[in-house]
Amino acid sequence: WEHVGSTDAGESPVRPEYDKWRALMLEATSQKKKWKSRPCVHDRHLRFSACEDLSRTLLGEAKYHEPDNRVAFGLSESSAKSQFVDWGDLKWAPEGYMALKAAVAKMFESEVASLCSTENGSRDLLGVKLRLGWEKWGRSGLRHCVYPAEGTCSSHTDYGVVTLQLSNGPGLEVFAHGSWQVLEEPPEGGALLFAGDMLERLTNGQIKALPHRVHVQKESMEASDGGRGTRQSHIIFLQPDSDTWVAPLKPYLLNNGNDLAPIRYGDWHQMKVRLAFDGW
Ligand SMILES: O=C(O)CCC(=O)C(=O)O
Ligand SMILES: [Fe+2]
Repeated sequence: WEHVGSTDAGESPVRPEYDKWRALMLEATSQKKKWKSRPCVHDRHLRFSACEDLSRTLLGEAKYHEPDNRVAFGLSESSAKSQFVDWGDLKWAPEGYMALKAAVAKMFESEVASLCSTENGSRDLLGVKLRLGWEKWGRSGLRHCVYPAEGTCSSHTDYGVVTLQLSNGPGLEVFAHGSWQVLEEPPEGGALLFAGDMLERLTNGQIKALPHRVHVQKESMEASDGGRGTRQSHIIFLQPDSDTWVAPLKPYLLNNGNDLAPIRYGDWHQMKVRLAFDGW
């Protein structure tokens, strides 16, 4: 676990606005008229969904669509950045996202800088864009989830490069060293950073995207959210621009015909989203 500051080291640790998100969840589910009358909701800049099925991103579209038992808010980079969105009294949502995303991008870029120093070729390649400081991480986004007791999120890997996860209660399980493991909760102000599909591609399969899932035990709910019966998680997905091509970085290439093929991030993203939401 590492502490994450929203800007430079030394600042106070980030804590998601759990109370505000919880109030918003109650509005979206029981004051639907008020929720839908918000311009940012009407124009789909702040989304609310209850029908995602992440298991289909692993098992494919033949699987019967059975949504996970949770609700989630979604906010994309382009909406958070746009000058033209009327957020009303919800400005804290895009502002919180932008600060945290900037911190994750900075952390990731400094970690991989030395691995990208010899990247050359097309200026659409992630390695080249990172070397030149040109990657904007334009498909990044925020997901804020609220789980009931016995809430679930089925097993999957995240689409992007890395994911930063903060939560206010236990329930996250990861597949590591050949078995599912229940993660210890981070200390106050701590967060979890893990690999997604694009880090697996950048490293030519050496760093595997982390399979993970959520199962909220009934008993653990007393501890979460001050005993109010919801587990919340706050997740930043660091995802490249749509037109960025992701290929193994030079230090990971084998040049024996087994190197992973480059893919355009927008195509990958579209494919995973379609599987998770198709028909709903
Ligand atoms: O709620 C969590 O802790 C994880 C959720 C998750 O993995 C996701 O939404 O991609
Ligand atoms: Fe995930």
